[in-house]
Amino acid sequence: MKKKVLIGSRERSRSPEAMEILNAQGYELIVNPHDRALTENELLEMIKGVEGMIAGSEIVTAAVIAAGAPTLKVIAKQGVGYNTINVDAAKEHGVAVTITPGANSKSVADLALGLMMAIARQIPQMDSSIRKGEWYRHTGVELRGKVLGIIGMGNIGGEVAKRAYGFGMKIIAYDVYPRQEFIDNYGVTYLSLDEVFSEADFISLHAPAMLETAGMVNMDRLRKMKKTSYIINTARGELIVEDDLYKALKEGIIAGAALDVFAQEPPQNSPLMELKNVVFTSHAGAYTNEAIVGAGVMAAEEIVRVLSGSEAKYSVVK
Ligand SMILES: NC(=O)C1=CN([C@@H]2O[C@H](COP(=O)(O)OP(=O)(O)OC[C@H]3O[C@@H](n4cnc5c(N)ncnc54)[C@H](O)[C@@H]3O)[C@@H](O)[C@H]2O)C=CC1
Ligand SMILES: O=C(O)CCC(=O)C(=O)O
Repeated sequence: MKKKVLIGSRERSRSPEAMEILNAQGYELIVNPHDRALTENELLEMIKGVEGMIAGSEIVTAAVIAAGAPTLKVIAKQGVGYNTINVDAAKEHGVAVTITPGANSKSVADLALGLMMAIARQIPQMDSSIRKGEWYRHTGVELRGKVLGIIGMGNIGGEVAKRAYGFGMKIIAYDVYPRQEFIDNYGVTYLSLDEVFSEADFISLHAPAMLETAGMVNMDRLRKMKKTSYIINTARGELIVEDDLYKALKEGIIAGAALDVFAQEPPQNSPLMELKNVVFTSHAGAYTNEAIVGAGVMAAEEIVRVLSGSEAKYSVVK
């Protein structure tokens, strides 16, 4: 009997290269027919009898993993933030969970810099004002000479540092594991979390969503920031207390924000939408042709490894 593999990732994040790798193994592919994340009910049906799964942004709950057991052997996240997968349940049922480190870091870093420039120069605001027939020149600020604070200096944080260094920014960072290569290559100075908040002109978040980071950007930290400073979040919505950010933006405690990720996606009735000093993108950091192919291929290779009896290369189940 053919082994079944569920492709959870939505249509526009599937690469033909990844599908070819799986087809070449003769697997039967059960494919998400939608251009959206699968719901829990859909997953509960589709996971039955499946041995491997490529996961996109859908939430893989304990119930879904239990419904896939005991056939399910591996869930390969096409990405790195595995807070969308219940890893404890996977461990309990002997299911490997893998990620694709580095495959989308350049794309996310490009977007973080893009958002930084968008808020520094008010690019979206000028675009919408021209469309209304106006001709108003916003005066912005240069990135050169400004202090960039990076929270979470891993693969994406490192790529952001590389780009910001090229722009002549001074880079400070907070990470639980400082890395000498970033000090040597981009002159990064590691500081405490509170020092980064008080010294930065721009803060860019790149830490994973976990107990220790949930709500790390709250009113106490926002009050430590300069009134002229900006915050950019391309990590996870859970890192920011959104009500506190709204208050800080509305009351001029900070100058602006750019958000690719939200506590609830898509955001529903968020008061942030009323504000002019915020720029939004739709969790699109990893949505480039290059990252889709890179992460898709890595995820497909993990499925093949595990289903052919080898060890996964990038397992997150300890
Ligand atoms: N917007 C998007 O589309 C995307 C968002 N992401 C998010 O970005 C995050 C980072 O991705 P990568 O850089 O590839 O991961 P990574 O694992 O290479 O880097 C994460 C860094 O955060 C550090 N860290 C861990 N706990 C911390 C804490 N309590 N405080 C500060 N730093 C801490 C780690 O030591 C590590 O250096 C992912 O976990 C994911 O949530 C990732 C890809 C796409
Ligand atoms: O999970 C997603 O929706 C896209 C990719 C991502 O955010 C990640 O790699 O962590």
